[in-house]
Amino acid sequence: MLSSLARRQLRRSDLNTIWTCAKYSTAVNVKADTIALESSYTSALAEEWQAAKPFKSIPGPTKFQMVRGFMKGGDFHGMPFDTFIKLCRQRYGDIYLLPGMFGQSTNLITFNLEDYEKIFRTEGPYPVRPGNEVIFEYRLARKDGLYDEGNLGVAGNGTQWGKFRHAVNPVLMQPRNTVLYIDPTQKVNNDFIERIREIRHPTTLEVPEDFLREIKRLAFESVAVIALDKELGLVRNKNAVPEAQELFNNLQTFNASLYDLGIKPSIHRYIKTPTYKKFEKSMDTITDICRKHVEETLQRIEGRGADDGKSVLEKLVKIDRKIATIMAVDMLMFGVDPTSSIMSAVLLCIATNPEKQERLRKEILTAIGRNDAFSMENMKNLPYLRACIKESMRLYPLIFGNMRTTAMDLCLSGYQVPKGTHVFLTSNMLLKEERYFPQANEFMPERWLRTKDMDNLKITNPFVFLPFGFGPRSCVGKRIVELQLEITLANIVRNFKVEYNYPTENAFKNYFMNTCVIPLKFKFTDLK
Ligand code: HEM
Repeated sequence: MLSSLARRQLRRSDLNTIWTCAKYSTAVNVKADTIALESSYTSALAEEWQAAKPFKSIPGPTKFQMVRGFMKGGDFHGMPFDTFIKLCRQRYGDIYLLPGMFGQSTNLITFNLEDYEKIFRTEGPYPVRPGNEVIFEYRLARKDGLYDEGNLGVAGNGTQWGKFRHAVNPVLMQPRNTVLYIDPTQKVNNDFIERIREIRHPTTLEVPEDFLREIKRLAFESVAVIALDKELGLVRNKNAVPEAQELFNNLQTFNASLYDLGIKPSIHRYIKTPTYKKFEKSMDTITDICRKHVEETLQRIEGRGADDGKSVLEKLVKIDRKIATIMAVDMLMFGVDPTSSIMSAVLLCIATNPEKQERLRKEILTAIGRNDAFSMENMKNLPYLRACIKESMRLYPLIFGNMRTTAMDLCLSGYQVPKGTHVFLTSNMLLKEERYFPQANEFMPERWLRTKDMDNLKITNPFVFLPFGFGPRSCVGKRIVELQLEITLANIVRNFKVEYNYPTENAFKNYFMNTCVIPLKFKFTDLK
């Protein structure tokens, strides 16, 4: 039975939050018709809140310690983000507070899976992921009328964000639309295979040590061909369209500055710092180039008369020209770097695990063959391929985890955490812990297969591995990138034996996102 106090605590808006969350939830089996169960869940949360310790008693560094720590000679100076987070975990435990500075919010860090479940299950229909503020500040300041309070793309929040996702989800996230990007994706990928043959050493068969640049170009081209509906030619590095390199370079600048402006303490709100100016310039260029391509697409389909649209961009333009432009920008901004990080992880894992590579090759050659085009039909049943990709994302995840602003008062790890608190959910930092993943440091794609013999390796908590996030705010490019990764890996192993004959310790460094920092001198031997 609920206490009367707990009942009073349970606000109607919280119930709505839970109800809508249940409808949208994807990662756990929360059904809309389980409202009774959910309301008892919220009631239990309200009771917990009463017994919890006050927010102020959560441990963590003081403002002074933070400022001092990040200054030259300080404990945190120049430290990668994940190392800083780990160091604080050693000092303060599995939950701690990082005080906000220079107008930024205080951030709560938690390593506790039970907290993640509470945050996600109560996030409601319009979850807020902090960190994008600098993007929407830029968008609101832009003077060409592309953006306004009601149209900030996926960088926005609340009902504006909800309307935007409602418009783009059917085009980007419905499995039946995969057919729209399978051909452009494999065309780019075949170019990549040719590029490998061009650049590898004729006798050692190794590619140059800056191969990451080629992977980045592949990732860029794979996203751009969908976002802009045009081959930009950067993978083969021949006949590239004039602004391709410019777009690529500006995306790199954008990503480098986002961490400095969005996450690290920054004074850009008070004065336009050099980093902010670079960020602003890169945003201007990316937006202008996308706008131009969307206009071209519009003219093309206007000339063709009425049809449903033959590509993602055409379908988006048919909904609304502004939405199409903004979504193209957002796909490029949010899609390119994550894809190249994970592609390098996948290649590294497969190159250093020859038996797994052999098993994968058998699956691909049986299902698809050596030269056949990839199709929806022949890609239907590739469990080992998918398991290899998941396992690579577990070993080398993209970032530390996820972020949310709490949608209601919650008791997290025994503390009262008020609605509106920014929380870092550091789930990806748990992916190498034995208690969640036995043989955690080994590449074991088998743990993701639905076979009984590997039961001891199986994942036991659905909140520990969420590479594409959770719920209505989860990655809008998930379907696109899954296909890209599958085609990339399958195409490589059916063409080459891949080896990596160098040390792989500390292969990735964390610049907010994980980036491969070792020379990727893969050896690509043609298969007979
Ligand atoms: C392997 C590569 C990728 C990974 C691991 C990844 C992961 C993620 C994650 C964890 C989020 C946050 C989700 C949440 O808050 O719950 C996200 C958001 C997003 N991703 Fe991806 N992503 C990848 C590739 C892509 C690609 C290729 C695109 C575009 C084509 C894309 C577009 C986006 C967008 C637009 C958002 C923001 C969604 C929103 O806030 O509504 N991502 N991604």
